[in-house]
Amino acid sequence: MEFGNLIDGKQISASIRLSVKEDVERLVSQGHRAPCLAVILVGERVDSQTYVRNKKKTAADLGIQSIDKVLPESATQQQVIDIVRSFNNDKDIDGILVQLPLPSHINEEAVLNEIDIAKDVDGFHPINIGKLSMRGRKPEFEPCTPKGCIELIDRSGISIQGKNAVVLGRSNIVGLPVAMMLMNRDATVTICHSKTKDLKEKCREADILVVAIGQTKLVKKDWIKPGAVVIDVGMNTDENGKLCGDVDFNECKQVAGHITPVPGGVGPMTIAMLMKNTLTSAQKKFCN
Ligand SMILES: Nc1nc2c(c(=O)[nH]1)N[C@@H](CN(C=O)c1ccc(C(=O)N[C@@H](CCC(=O)O)C(=O)O)cc1)CN2
Ligand SMILES: [Mg+2]
Repeated sequence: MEFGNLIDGKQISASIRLSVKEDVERLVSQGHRAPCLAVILVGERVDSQTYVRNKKKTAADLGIQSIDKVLPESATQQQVIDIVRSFNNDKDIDGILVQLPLPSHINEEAVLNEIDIAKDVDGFHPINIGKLSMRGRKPEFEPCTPKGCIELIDRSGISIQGKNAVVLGRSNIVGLPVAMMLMNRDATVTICHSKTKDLKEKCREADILVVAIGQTKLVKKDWIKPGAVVIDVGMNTDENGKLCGDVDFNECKQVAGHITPVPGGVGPMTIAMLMKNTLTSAQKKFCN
């Protein structure tokens, strides 16, 4: 570790995967079948193919079964929906995910609406997001990247209650749900986006800053309150073609109390949380 305030997502996700593996082994030793994840990939995007491959490999490493359905870019929305429905009806499948983004001719909302909320291990179904956003309600599953952000904060021994949390970005996958999750943990939450005025000043008020805005190294040292927790969800390429975040890590690490790197911060948590949600889905079925 290069300095004391690094939040090491590689290490934390490895320990989560290990505990999922042990829980899967326990489930199977009790006579239940292994949890099973079904993945739908439409089109030939290289990044999506890599994520799906990594999800299947991680599942196999943890003793989780996976099946996948790969469709060509030309697939119709109805074909995708028909597959989702067949997975919904298969009692041996615990989790279903549709890799995003979908090709532009397919309506993402129409497809995600079809996933059985009890198998929605990505947590993207509007009912699950709706429940996440309502007081006193609990979704079946929380989305994986936001859940990974919260887990990184918790496992670093940082308390969330009463803190000023600022979220940069309002996407359905990250910004919006992570803001709801921080609010559910009693943080005072401000959501900022491309039209927010005085962005830097807003960020400087944050005890916890979560950045998911998709702009290379936007957040600089003088945007950070000294000692703040900085969680970088960005995945961009820098001027040398290297993967980097939305936060200028080398600058901001000098003032942050805790900070995640890119790569090796939030990214590895996404798949670890997916595995955890898939296990939870099977446990709900077998252990209740
Ligand atoms: N159905 C879904 N689609 C997408 C999701 C999702 O959670 N569900 N999230 C992203 C892509 N994604 C998983 O699908 C994902 C992104 C990044 C990583 C990751 O481990 N990143 C590493 C770097 C990897 C690299 O070197 O390229 C890191 O940050 O350290 C995992 C999963 C959009 N689509
Ligand atoms: Mg990362």
